Amino acid sequence: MTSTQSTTVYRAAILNFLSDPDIDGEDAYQFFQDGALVIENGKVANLGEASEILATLAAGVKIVEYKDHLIIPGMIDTHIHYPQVEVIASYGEQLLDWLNNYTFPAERQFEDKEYASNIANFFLDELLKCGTTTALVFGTVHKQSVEAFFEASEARNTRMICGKVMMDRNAPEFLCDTPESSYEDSKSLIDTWHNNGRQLYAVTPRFAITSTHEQLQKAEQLMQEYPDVYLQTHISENKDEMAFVAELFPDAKDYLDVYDQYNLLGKRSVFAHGIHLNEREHQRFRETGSSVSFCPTSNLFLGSGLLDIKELEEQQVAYSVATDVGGGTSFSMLQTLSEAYKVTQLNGNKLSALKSLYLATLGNAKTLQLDDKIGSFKTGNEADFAVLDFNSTPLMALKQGKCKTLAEKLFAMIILGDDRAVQATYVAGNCVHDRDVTIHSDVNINSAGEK
Ligand SMILES: O=c1[nH]c(=O)c2nc[nH]c2[nH]1
Ligand SMILES: [Zn+2]
Repeated sequence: MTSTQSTTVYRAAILNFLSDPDIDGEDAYQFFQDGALVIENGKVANLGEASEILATLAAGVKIVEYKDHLIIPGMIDTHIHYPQVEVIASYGEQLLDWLNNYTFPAERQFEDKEYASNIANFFLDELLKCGTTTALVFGTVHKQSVEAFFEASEARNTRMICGKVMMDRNAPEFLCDTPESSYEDSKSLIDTWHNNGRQLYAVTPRFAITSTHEQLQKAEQLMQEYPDVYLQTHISENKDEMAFVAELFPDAKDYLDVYDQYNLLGKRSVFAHGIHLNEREHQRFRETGSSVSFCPTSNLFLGSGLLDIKELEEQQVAYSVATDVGGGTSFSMLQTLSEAYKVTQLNGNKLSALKSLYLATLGNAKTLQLDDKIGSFKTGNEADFAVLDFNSTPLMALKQGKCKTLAEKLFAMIILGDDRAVQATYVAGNCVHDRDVTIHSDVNINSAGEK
């Protein structure tokens, strides 16, 4: 797809975050009831009141109007497994049995590049349908799974971060690599794909259980050789998992210390789950700027536990929000935020709608060190955005009609919203999903009435 070489103005209600609303209150966001977002050559050129912006436009500039819709920056998912699409909704197990009985057999299929390409395309379309434009993604142990993923992402021009799983023990032989092959494959993928267009690489040891000392040393070597790549892994999700890690690494102070011993902590290091961390681990997260990825639908589905995000805030541990498909049960960040609200309620706290949408956009971009490119409508940022529909279902329309404040409307959007609430999704200024696209012979008419 080519980038838009012209100016287009999108007119709708628009919400944009500047900082964390729990810290800066009303100064943390901009809301325009009748707003205009100006996109030039795939980048944000301006944002403001429609009446002011439209008055300054040259004649003939294209205006796309979405009545009764809300434009937000494209949502960001900081932990998801693309090969686990078909693992969603697998019954009856907690983490270790779920991996052995469902996940590993499903991941085996990705040795076949064609299979991997088909699932990568399905996966990316599913994310875009949900208004998610960037994700930090696990591949499988197979190098070709990541090649297939980046090729599919490159074709859509999406900003994606992905990595080949490193896994050389405690998994079926058909899914194991070696320290050397995992190093060579990861290195070759980094050389080809990291910073190639919008694609970025993450070194991906699956978790402490499935990597030997020698393989974790190779992960360390990669992080030293390529200091601007990401690191993604799992930590402290499940009590049986934690006991196994303690057995395998008797010299480590705790679970995080396993990764710390190989210098895998840092600002671009994202640790999924972190439900059962101790104070020393919080301190190391804080000192190194590493972040926890909160995956509420997965944590509930796999019976893993209730992450206390207020405790993370008190401990000044950075965190983001993610779906964790296929332990997670939905691709939708709206659904994920709805479950995050419920987990927070069970911990005796509250998660406001403004804070939730901040997390799904600018907050998650900050934990990925990408807020200079995505996550908000700052001038010059890449023009990834989602158009949400306040009337997406009869129930949504009825409830929205009863809401009086912006906070109430956004909260109802989160609790009742899913992929049906996403009218359209744009990537670098191009429409890549339109819920109501109707095909009349060779003419496509999108929801804004454009041909
Ligand atoms: O939720 C999870 N999904 C996984 O695939 C996985 N692997 C290790 N630990 C994991 N946790
Ligand atoms: Zn995971």
